Amino acid sequence: MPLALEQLWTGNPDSCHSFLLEIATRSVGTYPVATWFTIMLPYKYCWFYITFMVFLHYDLVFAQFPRQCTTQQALLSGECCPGLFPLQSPDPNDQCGSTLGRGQCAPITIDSHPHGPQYQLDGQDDREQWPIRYFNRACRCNGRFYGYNCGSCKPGWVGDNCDQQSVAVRRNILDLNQEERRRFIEAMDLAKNTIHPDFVVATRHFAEIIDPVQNTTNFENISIYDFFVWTHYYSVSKTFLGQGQGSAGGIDFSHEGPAFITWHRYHLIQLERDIQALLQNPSFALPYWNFAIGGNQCDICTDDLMGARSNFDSTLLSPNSVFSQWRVVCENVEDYESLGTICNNTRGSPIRRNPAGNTARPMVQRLPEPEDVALCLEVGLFDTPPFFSNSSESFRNTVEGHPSGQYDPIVRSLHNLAHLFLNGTGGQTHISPNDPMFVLLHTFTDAVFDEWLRRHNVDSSQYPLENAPIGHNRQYNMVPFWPPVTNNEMFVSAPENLGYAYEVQWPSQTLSITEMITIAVVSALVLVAIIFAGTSCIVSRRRRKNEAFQPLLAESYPRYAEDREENTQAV
Ligand SMILES: O=C1C=c2cc(C(=O)O)[nH]c2=CC1=O
Ligand SMILES: [Cu+2]
Repeated sequence: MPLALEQLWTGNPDSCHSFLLEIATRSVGTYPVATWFTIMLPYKYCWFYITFMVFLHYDLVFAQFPRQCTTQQALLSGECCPGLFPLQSPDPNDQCGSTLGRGQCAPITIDSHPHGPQYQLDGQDDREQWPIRYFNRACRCNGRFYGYNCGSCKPGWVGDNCDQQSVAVRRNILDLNQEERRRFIEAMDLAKNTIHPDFVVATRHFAEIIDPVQNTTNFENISIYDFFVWTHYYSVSKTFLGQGQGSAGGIDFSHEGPAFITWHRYHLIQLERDIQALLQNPSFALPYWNFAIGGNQCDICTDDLMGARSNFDSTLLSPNSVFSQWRVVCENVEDYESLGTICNNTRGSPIRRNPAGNTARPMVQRLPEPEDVALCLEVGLFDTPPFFSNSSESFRNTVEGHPSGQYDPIVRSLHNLAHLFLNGTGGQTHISPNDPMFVLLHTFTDAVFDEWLRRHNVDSSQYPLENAPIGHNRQYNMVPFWPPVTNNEMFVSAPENLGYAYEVQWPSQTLSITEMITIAVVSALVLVAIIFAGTSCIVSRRRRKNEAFQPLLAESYPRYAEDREENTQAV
């Protein structure tokens, strides 16, 4: 719901106070002290207080773009280059921290290579050549500075000057102790209930982003976790064809192509960094769920982790889990598609999860096996033409969940199978991140990718430059992230380049059938050779032994008998 700005213009202290209360309620996690002050504030001082709040957090009142860039003026200028004033720079004209040498406003580079044949509606979709429909200039940060206004540091660097290294260690959630589990769940819940301090989301397509009648723009505040859900929804939503004409598929900026890996990698980094900033703890790390354990049990669906099954409704979460209180965003996909709207911050139903409960699809009632991971890690090529869900001998397609590249609408493995196993909110692409299992499922998928990079020692030339589905080419800016970030930038080893590392015990490598046959044949040959050598040895030793008891010359035998006779007589 948009903030009731009209309340302010009445000049009535009551209205002013309720306006402030609305802001405070939405930002209770981000600005707890401000919330407390608001509640305690005598009405007559409301206007002094609002001036103070705007000065402190001037970005709070104005609005997946930085709040400062969602004014009509910014949209019409095509420039999104916010400055660091007043919190970090004393200069009100600062753009991108240029007054402190952190960055400058520069043209955005876009990918101009051809895309694959899946999408044929070029010119229709706001997300093409992202983010050029909205902005053509953004902050370009120097050195290790980073962010929409160059006010933060590149992943892996911290400190006022971004000169201290920091690596967050992502661990198996089952290896966390009780206190670590509690802290992780608390952090997730805080992210679910805290308004994103920097970003807002568009609730209309570009053609309607400015409302000329109301003289406003169509953006909304959203919580940090719901922002994470919204970005996934926006990346997979269909192309709107116009009022009354519905929407068209053939487009997915984050699945069924090479960007599946790089897109979800940045998606997780964004959430991890947002939570690090929220907690003011740069070592906060998202854990992972090793879903490749086979069987039909969800080992982390317990109340101290991701929530047990409810006793009252087997498709809901137990009331003892905080996640049973979470409400889903972006669930009215049919409405968005027919009305030409975009998901907003409205929350609806609770999370549904019914692991292994899909009797209609027995294939998805079992989790992937450890061998599936071991085999996947052995695939030598990152991706293969047509860089889609039917690519064969492709590491990306294998880990995404189309085994051996034989596209089959029924068969799923690894990542896709883990989603479908959840059998509820987490199994439906438009809303899946609403279930926090999504985070842990994807950190594990990302861990497999990082291990694959390490084992195969690849460079970015393995990532397709062109002819991948739209949004999936190497130099494409991933939709809808801001500041613009290419697939290429995520195709690097995490510990050295992205500020996080995984602690994982990988299943031992399995042998291929050819390798097993070769080993069996060689072993059999070696065994035969040993037996032959051993037998020859025994035979020749026996022969030598026998020879030792035989007379050296045939005629000496009577002489030997004579000698024995002589010796006997002597005795
Ligand atoms: O959220 C997702 C849900 C998915 C379901 C499938 C499938 O293979 O049917 N794949 C999915 C990917 C997701 O990201
Ligand atoms: Cu997924």
